[in-house]
Amino acid sequence: MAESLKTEIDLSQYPHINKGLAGIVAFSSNKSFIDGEKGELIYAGYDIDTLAENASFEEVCFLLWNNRLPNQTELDDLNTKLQNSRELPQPVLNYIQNTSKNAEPMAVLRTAVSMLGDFHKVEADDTEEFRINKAITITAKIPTIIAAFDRSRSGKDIIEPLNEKSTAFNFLYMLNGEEPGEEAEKTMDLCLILHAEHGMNASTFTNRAICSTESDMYSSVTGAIGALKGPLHGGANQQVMNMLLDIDEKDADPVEYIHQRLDAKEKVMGFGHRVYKTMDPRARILRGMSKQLSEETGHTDLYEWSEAILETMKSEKDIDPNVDFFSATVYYSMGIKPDLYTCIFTMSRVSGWTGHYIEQAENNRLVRPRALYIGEKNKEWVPAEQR
Ligand SMILES: CC(=O)SCCNC(=O)CCNC(=O)[C@H](O)C(C)(C)COP(=O)(O)OP(=O)(O)OC[C@H]1O[C@@H](n2cnc3c(N)ncnc32)[C@H](O)[C@@H]1OP(=O)(O)O
Ligand SMILES: O=C([O-])CC(=O)C(=O)O
Repeated sequence: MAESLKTEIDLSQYPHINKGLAGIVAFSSNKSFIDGEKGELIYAGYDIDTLAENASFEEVCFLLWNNRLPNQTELDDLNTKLQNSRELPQPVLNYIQNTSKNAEPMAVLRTAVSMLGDFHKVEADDTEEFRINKAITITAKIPTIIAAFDRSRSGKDIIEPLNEKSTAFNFLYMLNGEEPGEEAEKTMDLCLILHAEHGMNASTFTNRAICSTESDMYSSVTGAIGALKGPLHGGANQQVMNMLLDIDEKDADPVEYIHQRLDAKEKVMGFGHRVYKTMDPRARILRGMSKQLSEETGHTDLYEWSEAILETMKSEKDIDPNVDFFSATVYYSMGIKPDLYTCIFTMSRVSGWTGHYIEQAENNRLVRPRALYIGEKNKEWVPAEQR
């Protein structure tokens, strides 16, 4: 009988074993640069602070799809295309209205985006223009899906998208049933800019891996949504809000609450990052927004607790907040339900994913790493009835 062996592993066959692919450079990209030591973020050449101050989300989309900013005619053209692509095919609307009212919004979004692929002509994605048009279509329809599901599950009429105005304006209009003010539109637009792109994060990696098999853009965005949904990635913003609401409900002291979590070896959502070793520059911007909005809307307690949590995490663990920490209170101050926060992240990040898809498709190689086999070998077959 052959001997079962578990320990004889030839490590020379696996030169780059790295759990979580930490530090592995798998692609080259023009989309973004992160300096994790300094806390810097650049989208296709432009510092995040410059974009936050000057750009619109639509300009950022153009930048991520073309690696350059649009001129006015190109921007007007993109805006028109996005505005004219917002409506959903009727079967997708039917699905949104008929699915469980208790479904997770991110799960509904994932399924609806997958369904959208059934209504786009299946052609070879062989030109950049074709791919950009597909990116426009998907980006334009995601806000409609989110707002339609939220209204439908709340027993409210679904509001048809406008074929004018910005992505931020139209989303808030479809969600709330009334036109947003200038400040609300600006805040949402800024949130979309800040979440658009972030290097080889887990969802972008997933999206590029799917693209690398020469699969279509709907499949890669669907897969990326699945990856973003997890609480270690984009799903953390919702968990941050749940934590703050839990503190409120229990009338707990936020510092004590965090100590208890850390003592129990639990992670505190919205903190830590694989790349940043200092404050995430997006968290820095969102922190200011959170302060201002919480004062304007009478939620200063939530902001103050956030600051107390930040100080505790810094002094106890030397861990800084990431993008998901202060975005939670920003959305809460805007009256948005916590389980929509990761959907709003998706609304923005789809621009980065599709930009990466276009880049990957233009210079593709199948993504296919290896796994170190640590199981047994040479096991003897035993028929089922004898096991
Ligand atoms: C948009 C985004 O995706 S941003 C990230 C959103 N995710 C979160 O906020 C979830 C909470 N954070 C985390 O889980 C992690 O910091 C991650 C997943 C973001 C990064 O993970 P990794 O780079 O793999 O770091 P890892 O999880 O190994 O953490 C390293 C150490 O810091 C600790 N640590 C990291 N983040 C946290 C946290 N949020 N709370 C408490 N401890 C933490 C870990 O326990 C670990 O400690 P140890 O070495 O004593 O075991
Ligand atoms: O870069 C990451 O790993 C996660 C992140 O902050 C993002 O995707 O925005």
